[in-house]
Amino acid sequence: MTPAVASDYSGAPLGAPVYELTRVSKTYARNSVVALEDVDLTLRKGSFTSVIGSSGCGKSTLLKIMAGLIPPSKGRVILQGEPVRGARRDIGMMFQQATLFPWKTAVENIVLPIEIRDGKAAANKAMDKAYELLEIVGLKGFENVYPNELSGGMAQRASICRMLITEPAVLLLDEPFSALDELSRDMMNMELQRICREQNATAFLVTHSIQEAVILSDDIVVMKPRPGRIAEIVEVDLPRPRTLDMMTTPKFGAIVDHIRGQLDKGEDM
Ligand SMILES: Nc1ncnc2c1ncn2[C@@H]1O[C@H](COP(=O)(O)OP(=O)(O)OP(=O)(O)O)[C@@H](O)[C@H]1O
Repeated sequence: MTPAVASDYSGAPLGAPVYELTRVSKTYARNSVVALEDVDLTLRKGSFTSVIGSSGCGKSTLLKIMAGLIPPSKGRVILQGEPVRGARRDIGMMFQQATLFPWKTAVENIVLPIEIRDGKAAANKAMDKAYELLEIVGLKGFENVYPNELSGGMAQRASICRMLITEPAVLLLDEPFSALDELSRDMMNMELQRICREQNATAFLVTHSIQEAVILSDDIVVMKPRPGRIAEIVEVDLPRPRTLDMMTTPKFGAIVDHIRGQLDKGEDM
């Protein structure tokens, strides 16, 4: 049976522009740091895009602007045809650390965004969907446990469910698995790929790992610092679904080497 959550979130056809950033710049007034300069970027429905670059090149600033958490100094950010001017329902976010509330069970944590947005009755209605999502991420049987009984990987799986329950049009991911050991991280990345494919999700990932970017992405935005800007957008034409053993292929190695070269160039600037 196809799970009810496998709907096409935004309704936009695959490949249609979902996010459109035009000449986005950000100067922090406090210290006059030009964190971003003239960033043009389009994310298409169902695509997976990663952003990579050395520390301080503006990745988090870009993500925060896309999420509506901070405004750009200049430029336009359009999501599903509407300018982003603040937090939005159609944006799902996930961070490095799972931010589950310790006094709520896994399933209660997952319906929490619905409870905050639409009230207790709506949250109760969403319970079935939360159970379904937990099953999708392999947490069947853990619905009623508290976060302190979950491993780091399990807590991040629950966080994925919490992000998905509101059916966001776009998933903004800020190094979601970087606190996990390498093996768990690889597994979670494959899980993330599967979920994104099932849901036709449009995803944008900030990462420091070139390998992670290559195995997951359709496009990799390589940034360079001072001021933060796009050096190159690298298309990854490895077939889907991606598998971990692709990481040993010459083609994968060549893409990784190319990106590393670009990052080294950025460092020299
Ligand atoms: N709130 C702020 N006020 C002033 N300057 C800031 C602020 N946030 C970031 N910056 C500066 O803007 C630049 C870009 O920072 P940002 O955090 O976006 O980079 P990043 O690529 O995400 O770095 P990292 O990989 O280390 O997380 C840096 O020079 C940083 O010092």
